[in-house]
Amino acid sequence: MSNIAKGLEGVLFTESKLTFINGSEGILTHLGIPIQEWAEKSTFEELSLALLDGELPTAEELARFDADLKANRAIPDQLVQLIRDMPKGVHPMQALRTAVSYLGLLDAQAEDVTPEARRAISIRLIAQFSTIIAAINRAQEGQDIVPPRADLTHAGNYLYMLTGKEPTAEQARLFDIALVLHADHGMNASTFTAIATSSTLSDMYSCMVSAIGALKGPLHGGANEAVMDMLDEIGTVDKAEAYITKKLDNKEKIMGVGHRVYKNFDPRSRVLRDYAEVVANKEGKSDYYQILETIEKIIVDRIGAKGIYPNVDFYSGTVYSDLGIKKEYFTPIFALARISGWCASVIEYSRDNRLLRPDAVYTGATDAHYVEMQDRK
Ligand SMILES: CC(=O)SCCNC(=O)CCNC(=O)[C@H](O)C(C)(C)COP(=O)(O)OP(=O)(O)OC[C@H]1O[C@@H](n2cnc3c(N)ncnc32)[C@H](O)[C@@H]1OP(=O)(O)O
Ligand SMILES: O=C([O-])CC(=O)C(=O)O
Repeated sequence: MSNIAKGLEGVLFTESKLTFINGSEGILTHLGIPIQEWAEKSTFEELSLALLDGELPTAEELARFDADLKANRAIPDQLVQLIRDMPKGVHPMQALRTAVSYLGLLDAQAEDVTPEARRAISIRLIAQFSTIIAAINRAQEGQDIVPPRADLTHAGNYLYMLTGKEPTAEQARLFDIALVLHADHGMNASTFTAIATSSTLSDMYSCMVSAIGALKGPLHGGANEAVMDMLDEIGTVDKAEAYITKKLDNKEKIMGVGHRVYKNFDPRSRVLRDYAEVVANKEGKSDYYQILETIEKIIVDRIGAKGIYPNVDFYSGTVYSDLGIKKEYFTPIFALARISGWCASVIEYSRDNRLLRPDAVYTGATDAHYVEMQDRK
């Protein structure tokens, strides 16, 4: 009897210097530096460059990278037009998938898979994901598309393109922290998918389109939107306990909890929880945070012993929601951040590429022969 690693759990297929996770202790580091320090002291721009190059940048390197990102924020007019022409009511992840695929058609360097080209394309992709997602949001709402500004941070510029108004420093920083927390996470499903595509020596755009498709599902990035659906369904804090208890009794999954690697609190969920609490304490805010707090207590009590705790998707939505972001855009925002991890991981894997090609235990028929149509039952 062969050993099948269902879901590829615990299978090691490569080495990486980018991200380390200790799931039982709830530890996450990038380049050995704890995620809490990245969130507190760094920026999305700096972490993106550190991931791409595998080391902390100097001030000069960071300034050059920042200038490159700013210079590449605008997207081609044909893409703006495509976004305007997209059918209304599509999910923004569908729209993002199509937009990134189309962007590849407009990039003369798209098919170049040399390390230099992969890096140059990565910088453009990191810069332009933000513009594309904000443009999709505006177009889907029937609003004018707001062109990017070069005098704002990556996070601040996204919020500006979304609303047409310059965000406060506090809003821009809060969003920046959320991007830092989502930028990379080892061999998660979407990063693995990007690598699998790149392992055939396919191009960066194909890798990113594959990754978007993988992130979209509710067991992965799509869970942040599913958490908000759950909160909307629960409605008020007094209904939370009965709702969750019933789901657990029926052995249904609760969105935003559980993780393949973490068997303890996801450290990103702790940082987001603190911000969500600050948001909740502001006047006039909904009781999303109180509902989540109630759910967290029940989860820890009832299934914590099974290693099920809140993950990164549990509290992120309440923070986004305070920034005026609609729930359909939570997963695109995950992509806006994770593009850095996807690109960096593809570049790292490509340095010592080998085709990814696992196997399955064959359990089908043997010694069969073709049966003519008229003889089949
Ligand atoms: C950014 C991210 O991708 S983070 C993850 C986002 N996804 C979610 O939040 C969706 C909800 N969570 C889940 O579906 C899962 O926990 C996953 C997909 C994240 C991980 O799944 P796996 O590692 O394959 O665990 P699996 O689904 O096999 O569950 C193992 C056990 O925990 C239980 N379990 C896992 N997640 C949950 C959950 N969210 N709610 C209730 N029970 C759960 C399962 O029912 C199973 O119990 P059993 O052994 O008694 O049958
Ligand atoms: O690592 C995983 O499997 C999922 C996850 O938390 C992420 O991608 O951020």
